[in-house]
Amino acid sequence: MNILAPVRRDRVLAELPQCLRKEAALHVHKDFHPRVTCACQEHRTGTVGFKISKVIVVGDLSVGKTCLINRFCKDTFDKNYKATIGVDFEMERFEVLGVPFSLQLWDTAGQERFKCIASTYYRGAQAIIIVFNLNDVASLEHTKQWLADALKENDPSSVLLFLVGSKKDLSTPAQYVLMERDALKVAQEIKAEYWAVSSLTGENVREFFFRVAALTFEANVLAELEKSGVRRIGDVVRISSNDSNLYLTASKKKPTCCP
Ligand SMILES: Nc1nc2c(ncn2[C@@H]2O[C@H](COP(=O)(O)OP(=O)(O)OP(=O)(O)O)[C@@H](O)[C@H]2O)c(=O)[nH]1
Ligand SMILES: [Mg+2]
Repeated sequence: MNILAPVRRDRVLAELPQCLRKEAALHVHKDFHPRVTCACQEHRTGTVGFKISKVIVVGDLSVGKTCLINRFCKDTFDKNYKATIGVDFEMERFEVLGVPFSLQLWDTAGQERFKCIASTYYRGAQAIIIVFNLNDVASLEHTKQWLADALKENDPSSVLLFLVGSKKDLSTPAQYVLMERDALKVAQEIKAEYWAVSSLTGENVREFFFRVAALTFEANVLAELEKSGVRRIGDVVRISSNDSNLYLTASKKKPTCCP
């Protein structure tokens, strides 16, 4: 029985969504990794289609984390501030290159008094989204601390990082240019991909989450291929009582398009 909701038509990704700024991107390739495209065509994505990838959203209080998630997941915007108490989460189902893929978006509290509850949910994230307010330089300065806290519970070598400036509708173009310059510097230092969004107007919100889904999916498939590279489906397993190593594998068939 499939208890997951079906994938909405507007959550289908057939191509790799592009980054916002080439200077601060996780990668700037135009297409998905060729091994990923090939594995999807040949239905060799293993367990990726059944997995739920955890994404955590952190940042100062009132920077707009909840509004960002709500704009994407529910297409709503609330102008009244209601602090998140502890954590909350939303599930989003995508289809990437024909493969179902789910993200669990964890919305955490920015308020100091709820921080210790929220931080217990940081573990096991595949992507970390650090949000700051484009109109509040202190919230950008605090992003490094948010990242340090989130990385205490996660493997820094495998987690994908996104630095997101919020409330773009409130900046004048001149203010935005200045803030973006500083934000790009921080993004480069922490090796995060930079985005600027507005949950009020919806600017870049969909593009951003599609990019998160695509890059998380790509990383998952590559990890799955790496794992299965040790022994592929279709390998012959010979068992010999004289061998100390019982599992001697011989490849029956070469893959058709992947190295
Ligand atoms: N103008 C504008 N206001 C925004 C935007 N995003 C959020 N806000 C407002 O900013 C306030 C805080 O938004 P939230 O999304 O609740 O902030 P949060 O980061 O979740 O706050 P905590 O849960 O306390 O950590 C609310 O009054 C929102 O209406 C935006 O893109 N533009
Ligand atoms: Mg909130």
